[in-house]
Parts: sequence; C-alpha cells; structure tokens
Amino acid sequence: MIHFDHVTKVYESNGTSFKAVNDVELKVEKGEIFGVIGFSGAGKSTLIRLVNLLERPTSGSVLLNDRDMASLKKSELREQRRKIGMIFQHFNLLESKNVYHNVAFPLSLAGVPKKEIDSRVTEILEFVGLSDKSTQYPDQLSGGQKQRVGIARALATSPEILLCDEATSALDPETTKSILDLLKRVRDEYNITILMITHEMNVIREVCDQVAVMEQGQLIEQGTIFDVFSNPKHQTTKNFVRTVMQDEIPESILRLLSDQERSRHIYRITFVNETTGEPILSRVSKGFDVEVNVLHGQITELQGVPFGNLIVELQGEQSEILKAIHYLQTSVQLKEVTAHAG
Ligand SMILES: Nc1ncnc2c1ncn2[C@@H]1O[C@H](COP(=O)(O)OP(=O)(O)OP(=O)(O)O)[C@@H](O)[C@H]1O
Repeated sequence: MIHFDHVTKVYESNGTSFKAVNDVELKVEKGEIFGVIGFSGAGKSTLIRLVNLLERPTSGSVLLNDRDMASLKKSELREQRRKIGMIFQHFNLLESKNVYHNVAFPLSLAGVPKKEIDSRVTEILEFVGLSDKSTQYPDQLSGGQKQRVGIARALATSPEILLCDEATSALDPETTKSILDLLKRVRDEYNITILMITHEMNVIREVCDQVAVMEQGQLIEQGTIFDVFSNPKHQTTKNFVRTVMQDEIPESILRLLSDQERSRHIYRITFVNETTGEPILSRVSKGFDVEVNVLHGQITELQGVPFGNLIVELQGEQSEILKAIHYLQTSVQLKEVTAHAG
C-alpha cells in the first residue's frame, strides 16, 4: 500500500546538507494502523510529508499501490493527493468558516456538486459525532471537537490513506483516548490505512498494529506492537517502552537485595498471552511449601492480549523454592533479580 523504498531526504541550507531521513525502508499494508515514534528532530514530520510529496525524496522512492509518487504528472498527482487525507497537531482549520464549510471545503475545491457535498458532509459529521455543531465556528469548539472536524475534513474526499501528524499531542489524556477510538473506527468502518507519527508511546500502544522507531533519520527497530513492547531490542526503544510499561525494579527492592542478596529469592515473572489469566501464583503457593510475595509489577493489554511483569519474592526452604521455580519455568518467563542485574 505505502512503500518507502530506501528513501533518503537531504535538506540543504546555508551551504550545509543534513540527512533528515536516511535510507528508510518501510511497508505499510492496506487497512493497517502504523505508528512511527521518535524524539523531536528524528525526522518523523519529514517522513510523513514524503507520502503526499509535500517533500520530495532526494533518493529512493515512495510508492503508493506500487506507483512512484515522484513519477506522476501534475494532474495525476492532484488525483493521488485526493486519496490521502491528513490531520495535524494544531488542527489547521479555517477560522472564518463554520464546521460544515470546513468539512465541505476539499469537496468544493474538487468541484463536487452542491447536493453531493451536502449529503457527504452530513454523513461524515454524523460519523465523527458533530452533527449538532455544523454551524459553529472553530473558536467555539474544544480541542477534541476541533480534531474531529479535522478528521471529518480529511475523510470528506473518501481517501484510502490517512496521515496523522502528532494528531493527539495537543490534547488531554481523556480526549486523546476518544480521538484514538475514532481513528480505530475510521480504519474499521472505512478500511482506511493510517500512518501516524508521534512521540508518545501510549498512543502507539493504544491504537497501532505496527510500530517503527525513528532516530536521527533512520528506522532503528520495527515490528508488531506485541513484539516491540514485549521484547524491545534497541536502547531507545527500551526507553520508549518504559514510559508506558513499568518494568524497572524500584530502588527499594534493589536496596533490599544489596543488603541481603544471598538470603532473598526475588524473581521477575513475565506473563505473555494466555498465561496472564491463569492463577499460576496461587498454584505455586498451594502446590509447594513456599509463600509468594508480590513486590511490584504491572499487567496491561497489547492489542487485546494481556502482557506484563511481576516482581515476586519466594519464601521457604531452599528445596521447595527450587521445585516452585522449576514449575514456574514450564509456563512463564522467569528471571532472577539481583542487585546488579535488575
Ligand atoms: N526545510 C528544512 N530545511 C532544513 N532542515 C530541516 C527542514 N525541515 C526539517 N529540517 C531538519 O530535519 C530534522 C528532522 O526534522 P523533522 O521535523 O522531520 O523531525 P521530527 O521528528 O518531526 O521532529 P518534531 O517532532 O520536532 O517536528 C531536524 O533536525 C530539522 O531541523
């Protein structure tokens, strides 16, 4: 659907050149919600602007449905751009036009007859939940409502692709959640492919199927949400995952260990998939002469699949602890926590 085929973008300014996007190879499949995460300056905005040719690649190509965007004639490019909607962090609405006319604007530009515009705008305003706001102006709306108008406007021309440039970064957490839910409906009900860029890992966790991590113009890691969150490889990815998944050992536990490492049996249990719902810890307590003391942890959901970590202490005779460990290892990932290794 969208293929970045070894794309590089170099900016030239004041006699120096700067690689904002460096040899990016990325494929986004039809109907997928794909998130690109990175810190400020990583090259995300440049990357997303290459899709609708707001930026031209210096080398490599961006292919949409196997067609190289840079090879299109002007009229073909206009036609292609109509298939790509875009929403922005600061909404970019026309302040002098009301909600109805903001959404109708791209249709008017495309020369769509007034009657058709009317039925399309009515339908799309209902979809985003703003039917009762059609005569209001942007400055009468909340941030969440403005972004709903932005989404309605982007959907007006029935695009195949929706590009989201930090679409929830200006919104509070609750409004962010409602906008992300709306984006899921955009994909589910209209089968639109969504490419979003963000610096917030909770956005990626909430809504994306696939994620790529960008740093200094390069993609340093990519995969399904589940794979990247449960097994991040690059240090930057680990840091991003840590912002939403508490997996660090708290200081208090590390202190406990450094004082009495030999006498404590503290383990990190990683729950994946179906094991999360099972009463494994109570089975250990009942089956062996050990007590299980949960010290720290978090279980969450990734794409509807439970996932998480618990830090537990096992107390009892050495031989019983060994048996309990053996049992645990048959169904979960288990790693001893030491003062140094965490
Ligand atoms: N038109 C331009 N000319 C020169 N350099 C540019 C231009 N646009 C962006 N850059 C540089 O390219 C790098 C990547 O910028 P870009 O905006 O793509 O990153 P980003 O990850 O989206 O960051 P942010 O979230 O801060 O926008 C930055 O160092 C930026 O200064």
